[in-house]
Amino acid sequence: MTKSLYAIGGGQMVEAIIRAALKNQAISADTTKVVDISPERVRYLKDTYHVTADTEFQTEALVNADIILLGVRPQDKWAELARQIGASGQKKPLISIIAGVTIKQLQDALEAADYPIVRIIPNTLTDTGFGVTGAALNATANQEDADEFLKSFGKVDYIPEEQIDIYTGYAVCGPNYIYNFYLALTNAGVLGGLSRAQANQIALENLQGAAKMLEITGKHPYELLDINNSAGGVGITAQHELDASDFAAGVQNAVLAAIKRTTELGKGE
Ligand SMILES: NC(=O)C1=CN([C@@H]2O[C@H](COP(=O)(O)OP(=O)(O)OC[C@H]3O[C@@H](n4cnc5c(N)ncnc54)[C@H](OP(=O)(O)O)[C@@H]3O)[C@@H](O)[C@H]2O)C=CC1
Ligand SMILES: O=C(O)[C@@H]1CCC=N1
Repeated sequence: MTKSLYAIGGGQMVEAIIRAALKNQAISADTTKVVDISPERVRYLKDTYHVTADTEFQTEALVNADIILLGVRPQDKWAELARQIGASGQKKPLISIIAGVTIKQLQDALEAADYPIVRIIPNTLTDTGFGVTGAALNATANQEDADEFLKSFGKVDYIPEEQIDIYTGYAVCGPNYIYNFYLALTNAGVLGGLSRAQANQIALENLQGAAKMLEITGKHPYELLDINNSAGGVGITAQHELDASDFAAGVQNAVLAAIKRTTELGKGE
């Protein structure tokens, strides 16, 4: 069933959510309202998605909303916004996408006992049908109130809150690692003498094909590498260079740094 939505903060992530939720009819433009402090952003969201949008937070907008989406940054005045939501007396489910900010912090800022909170970490792959949102609920929140909306912009893993920061650095920043790999690989193709267009097309084929192989065979990558490397041949020569490099540690360090940064952001660091 279509939900009416009040989104607070209309930046990149909220836009990606609204676009997918509208397309999948979990929300409709005439019952979606967005507040963002930037007038340009408000104009853009109105013109592009035909939603109602404003630069001022309005407590009255909470009355007609089935769901509130809190989409400002950890560095923004989220606690003040939460206080106003709590003070409204409305107890509409609050879905927070703010990286690092915990259910306890939100609960304290709301200053309203037993407020239903759904803390999620979505990603920007919302248009693709791929990508996993991590979601943790407090004891007052009902999964059914949010489930259809959450599934309209990605697959959903309901997880213990302790895992949300790991999902943020690993699952949600996930596309970053892939984009970087793609960039490094396509530059190698160009370095080897292919045109940019050829290099891009081949890398995309290989990325999608390799992902499909992992999915349909269920094999460990070591087994698939064995198929791709003949004895004393080309593949194993490339493998030796990768093994001698910081490739694996570089990726792993980046993920661990992203997880650490998520936790720091929640602490206001
Ligand atoms: N981008 C991503 O991949 C993901 C982001 N997130 C989370 O989503 C949130 C938003 O991130 P993202 O979309 O990338 O950031 P953006 O900077 O694109 O969006 C934040 C928006 O909120 C606006 N804003 C700031 N303060 C207020 C306020 N008091 N009232 C209304 N609007 C306000 C900002 O305006 P202005 O720019 O003028 O300050 C901006 O338009 C963050 O908490 C982030 O952790 C979670 C998962 C993934
Ligand atoms: O960069 C960020 O802070 C957001 C949260 C996770 C991914 N993007």
